[in-house]
Amino acid sequence: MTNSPSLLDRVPVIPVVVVDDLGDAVPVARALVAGGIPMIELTLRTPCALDAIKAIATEVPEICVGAGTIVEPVQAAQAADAGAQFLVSPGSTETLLKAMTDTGLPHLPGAATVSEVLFLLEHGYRELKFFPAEASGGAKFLGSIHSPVPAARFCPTGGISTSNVGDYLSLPNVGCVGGSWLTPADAVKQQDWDRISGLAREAAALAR
Ligand SMILES: O=C(O)C(=O)C[C@H](O)[C@H](O)COP(=O)(O)O
Repeated sequence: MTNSPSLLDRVPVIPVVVVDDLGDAVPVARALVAGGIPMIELTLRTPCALDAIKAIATEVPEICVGAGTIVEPVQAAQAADAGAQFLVSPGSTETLLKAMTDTGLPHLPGAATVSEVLFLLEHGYRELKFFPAEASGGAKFLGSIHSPVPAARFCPTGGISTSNVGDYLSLPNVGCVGGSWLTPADAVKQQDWDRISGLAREAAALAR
C-alpha cells in the first residue's frame, strides 16, 4: 500500500479531467497551474489519456499529474510508464491494489461502503477516494462514519460542484475533493483557458 506522501493535503480540489484531444492536455494543465491548482488527474477513459499524461509530465513539470479511472491492473504500470505521479481507482480489488502498489506511486483506492473502507484500512490505507460521492450518500454519509471509523480520510468525487463542495470540505475526514467542474467540456472545446484558470482560482481559495 502507498498513500505516502499524502495526496489529500495539496489542493482543495483535484481536477478530474477527460481529454479527448491530445493537443488540449498541456494548455489545460497550464491553465490550472495559472489558477493556483498544481495538480491534475487525467482519467484513462479516452484513447489519448496516456499520451496526455506523458505530454503534461514532460512539458508542465510544475504540475503533479496523476491517472484516474484505474480499473484494470495493467493500467497502473501503463500510467506509471507514461509519467503519472499518482494513481486513482474508483473501486478496490486485491489485484488492483497490488498493481498500484507495485508501481511505487502514491495512490487513492476507491470505496463507497463502510465494509470497503474497513477492507482498505486493513490493507494499511488511510487516504481513500469516496466514489461516487453524491450517489453513495454524500457528505451526510462521510459525516456519519467519522466517529466509528476515524482513521479513514477521504477525497470524495462524483457529483461535486461549487454548490456542495463546502459541505464536504467542512468535514473532519475530508482532505480534498475531486471534480470535473474546473475543466468544463465546453471550455476545453472552445479552448477557453482563462475560464479554466478562473475556476481553478476559485477552487484554490476554498477553505479546508
Ligand atoms: O473516472 C473515474 O475514475 C471517476 O472517478 C469518475 C470521475 O471522478 C467522475 O466522473 C468525476 O465526477 P464529476 O465531478 O461528477 O464529473
